[in-house]
Amino acid sequence: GPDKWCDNFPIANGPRQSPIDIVPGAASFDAELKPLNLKYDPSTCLDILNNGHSFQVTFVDDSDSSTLTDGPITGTYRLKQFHFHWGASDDKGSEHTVDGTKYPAELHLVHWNTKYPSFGEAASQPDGLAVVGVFLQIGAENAKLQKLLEAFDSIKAKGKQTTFANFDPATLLPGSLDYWTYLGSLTTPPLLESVTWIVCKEPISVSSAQMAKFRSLLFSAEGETECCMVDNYRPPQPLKGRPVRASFK
Ligand SMILES: CC[C@H](CNC(=O)c1ccc(S(N)(=O)=O)cc1)c1ccc2[nH]ccc2c1
Ligand SMILES: [Zn+2]
Repeated sequence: GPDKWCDNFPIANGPRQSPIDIVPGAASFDAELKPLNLKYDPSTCLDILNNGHSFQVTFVDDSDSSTLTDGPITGTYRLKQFHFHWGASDDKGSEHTVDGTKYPAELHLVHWNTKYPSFGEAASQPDGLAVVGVFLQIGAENAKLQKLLEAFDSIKAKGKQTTFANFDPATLLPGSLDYWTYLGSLTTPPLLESVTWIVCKEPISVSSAQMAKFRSLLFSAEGETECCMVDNYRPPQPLKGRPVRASFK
């Protein structure tokens, strides 16, 4: 787990690790931050996969069909995939926290800078990736999640993958795109310090029953002892003096 990652990935104790605890009172409003410009084309949706540490929906990224521009970044970043992190119970699960508050889950929309030739290349550059984080909070059932949940029976075990078409990730975004932003890293090994984090202030809803479906996925592969996929979040890491900016007052 996370406490052992520094053995194989010394960057785990690096200067710009993620996630962090976001302290709104300590974030500085930056009037120069632009609104996020997210343009997603549902036809670039490719498949849904259980990769053994989360489930992810992958997109065709050989053109600028699904992109992130503006916000805190310059240039064009392409959507590669989105995935979630969640807990074993509704009182934990998010990676970022807000004034120490944990949400039951967190969505990550992963984009890479098209100034580099590929995702893998971009992932090793300080300005290579931009991840938009969205908190999930327990409330009304979120109809936009249903299509994802319906695919879970086909990807229950690690390594399972199935086609998944015409899903619009924009339907998972909150009404307000106010955000906090800071320089950080991937939150799973290899923990590369290549991510501009963009964390939305407004959560989206998820019902307790829907969260239970997330927890029905398995870390284990078919034929292995079943191990429920839960608590796949890294706890907050030291800020080490990094500024956290807010796009809103
Ligand atoms: C460089 C790592 C990458 C696999 N990992 C990821 O893509 C990834 C993406 C986002 C996050 S999070 N939770 O911070 O949003 C964590 C991990 C990865 C690993 C090996 C590879 N070989 C070729 C391409 C390639 C990509
Ligand atoms: Zn993530």
